[in-house]
Amino acid sequence: MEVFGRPAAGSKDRGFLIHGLILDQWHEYRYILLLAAVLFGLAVVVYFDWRLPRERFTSSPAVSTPEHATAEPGGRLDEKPQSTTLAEREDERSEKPGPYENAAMRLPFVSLRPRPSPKRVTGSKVDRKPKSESSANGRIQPLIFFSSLTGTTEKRAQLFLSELQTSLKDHSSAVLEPQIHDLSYIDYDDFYVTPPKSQNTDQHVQFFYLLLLPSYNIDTALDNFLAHLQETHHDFRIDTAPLSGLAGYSVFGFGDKDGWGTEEEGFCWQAIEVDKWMAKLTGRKRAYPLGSADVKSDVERGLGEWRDGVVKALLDVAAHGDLGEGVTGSGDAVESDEEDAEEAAEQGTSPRTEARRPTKQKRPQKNSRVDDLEDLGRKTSFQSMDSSSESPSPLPIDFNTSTTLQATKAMVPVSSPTHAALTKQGYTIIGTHSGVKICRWTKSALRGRGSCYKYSFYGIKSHICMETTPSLSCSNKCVFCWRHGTNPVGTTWRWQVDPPKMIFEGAKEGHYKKIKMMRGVPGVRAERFQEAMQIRHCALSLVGEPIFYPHINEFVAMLHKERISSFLVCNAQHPDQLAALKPVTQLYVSIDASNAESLRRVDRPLHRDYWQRFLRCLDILREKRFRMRTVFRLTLVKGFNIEEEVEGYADLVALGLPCFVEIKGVTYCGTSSSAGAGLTMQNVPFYDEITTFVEALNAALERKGLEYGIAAEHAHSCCVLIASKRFYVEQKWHTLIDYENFFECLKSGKEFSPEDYMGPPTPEWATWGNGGFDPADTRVDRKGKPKIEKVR
Ligand SMILES: Cc1cc2nc3c(=O)[nH]c(=O)nc-3n(C[C@H](O)[C@H](O)[C@H](O)COP(=O)(O)O)c2cc1C
Ligand code: SF4
Repeated sequence: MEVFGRPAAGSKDRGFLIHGLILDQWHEYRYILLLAAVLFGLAVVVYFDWRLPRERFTSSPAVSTPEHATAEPGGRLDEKPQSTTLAEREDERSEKPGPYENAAMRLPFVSLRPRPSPKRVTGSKVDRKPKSESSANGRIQPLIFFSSLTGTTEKRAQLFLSELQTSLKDHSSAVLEPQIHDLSYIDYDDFYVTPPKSQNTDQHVQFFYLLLLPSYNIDTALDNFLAHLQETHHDFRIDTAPLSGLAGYSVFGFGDKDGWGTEEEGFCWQAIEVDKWMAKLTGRKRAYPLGSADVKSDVERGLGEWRDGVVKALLDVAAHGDLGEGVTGSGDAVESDEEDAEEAAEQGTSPRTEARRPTKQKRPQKNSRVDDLEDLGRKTSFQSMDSSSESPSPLPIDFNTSTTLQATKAMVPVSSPTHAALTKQGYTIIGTHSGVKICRWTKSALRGRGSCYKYSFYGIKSHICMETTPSLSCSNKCVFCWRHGTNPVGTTWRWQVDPPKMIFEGAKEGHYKKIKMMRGVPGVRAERFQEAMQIRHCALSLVGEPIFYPHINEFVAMLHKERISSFLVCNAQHPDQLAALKPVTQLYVSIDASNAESLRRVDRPLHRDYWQRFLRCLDILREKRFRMRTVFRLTLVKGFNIEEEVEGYADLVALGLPCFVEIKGVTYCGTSSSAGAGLTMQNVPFYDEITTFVEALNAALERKGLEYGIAAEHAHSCCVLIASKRFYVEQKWHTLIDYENFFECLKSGKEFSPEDYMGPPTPEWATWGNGGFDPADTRVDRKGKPKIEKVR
């Protein structure tokens, strides 16, 4: 018999046989057996290791549940529900587990209570023991950032700053004095690419960002900010979370529930967007939930509650050196998933366009049916007007890059508050982005009470002048502009483009309609009324930036074809468009300051390279000075751009060599927006102050060897004209324009210069020292009583 291949033996050999058999078996199966033994050993180790901590855990009473945290007096972050925060409302709606439930789930043997429904997030967190002094020996630097268009958020942010200072004054060893920044003025690269560097090299300082933001469905500086956040996150050269070095951040949004009732309808949508991008850039360092308030109802309460929560979060970070676990938004898996999913959905879209408007904005808003019908009616009436237009349908154009955009929208939709506000102020909105309005001088001239300075300087009668703009949008937020909060602002043209013919016809229609309404006004002179029914001049300066409009050359050509002269005022922020501009009767650039810092304060430009743009525009103006009449318009604002700037202005004149320099005092309109921009009556210069400045500027130009002189004045509107000696002929100033010659020059198709349409001598009454009021008119005071003209 063979056993496993060996011959069978007697009983003596049986022991060997068995032994040999075992050995054979061992050799055959030793690896399997050894493996089984190791696995068993491991299982035993794991079992005992598991048993011990479990017993320790279950014996502890200290694990916080949401209920604990809420009821616990002195709970670390918050003791009461914070139902005002958007993130919480989001959670309340959601079926997903909240942060505390998640925190609990991460601890394997904590008993989970049934989830209350609807769930309320309290914003409180698991108590932590303060770290040792050495591990938390850095200090926290809170930085408040705000954005404000009409000034309310700015005021609230300032108040918030002082309240925060009060709340933190007893903790100065851990938290540094909070600082505040206007998002419109900071360099994003200093704060929103990497955290700033602390000046204090002795101590480790971590920054804590608090952002107070309104929302706007029109273009504001916040769009740039959002685009920057998004671009930074997507920039392949930068870490996707370059702000993870921050100690934390939190956002608070201001919105208006009257117009934007819910988040779906756009309530606080920009704060929501910023909060989302900050979460990505900081690697989920939301230290306190996004708060929000309706500016018409609960703003004090909402902001107060958020402030209390933020203070606790700040102190907590200061004490522990980090956000810890369980703070809403600090890294909770559910939230991260949500944001990542959104991000994934965004892949492949242009960061810029995506950041501009949330998808929510595209959803139909309240009254959308009515709006659509109104739009339809409006379109029909303009389409019929526009039958001759070569481009009847709206053209989607990116103004800066000339690339075609997919999505287009109206700049000023009929349903928008902007439309309502502008209409209320007397503007007639034409199409989707243009406006026309008759100014007070037109009314005044109709009644024989005087024209504006353009009549004294250039011979334009105000009653035959139309003031219009093909772009209600602007890229500045000048302190003296009374249209803040009503005109849209933006650096690029991203709206649908109405054809020039439609705008031209719409402007004339709107203008004549307003003139006709003057028919019954006491004092309107019949002959002037008759003359006014034929527009002779167009001031492209109403509001916004006319060269923003992509078809500005075609529009101006239409004016000229009907022998309507054109004065175009631009804000010196769009050099490419300025360079491409064809001749206008008179081309202006606004010179609102003499240096970069002052310009930033006065014009509050949206372009970050505003000064370079400004200087380029002056270069272009210099090149154009022999092809059209070029003008610097200085608007003097006391406390902003007068004091010690004379030499600087003279340098700019040397750079641009304009044909004329118009200097006028700012007009104060007493609106909350001017007040919000820090403007009061104190900032309005007296005429004496204007004339003193003009004399100083004239002397500075002379010192520089520049051939200029003070040519004319219009004391009534606080305006003085300095002119190049090119217009001083035979001992007389010739600031007036020969309009007929201008049109003939244009018709000839040949190159021509400003001298070719220089008019007769400036009337004596308009020249420097004579006041500038036409003796044929009657000067009246505010009550319409005849006024005695004071001559200096
Ligand atoms: C033209 C305009 C558009 C607005 N758009 C929105 C909006 O989309 N969502 C919102 O919640 N609030 C909107 N608001 C309300 C403002 O956010 C709110 O009035 C805020 O307090 C303005 O702050 P600020 O004046 O300090 O810039 C809008 C207000 C205006 C005048
Ligand atoms: S450039 Fe004109 S329209 Fe634009 S903000 Fe300044 S003053 Fe207003």
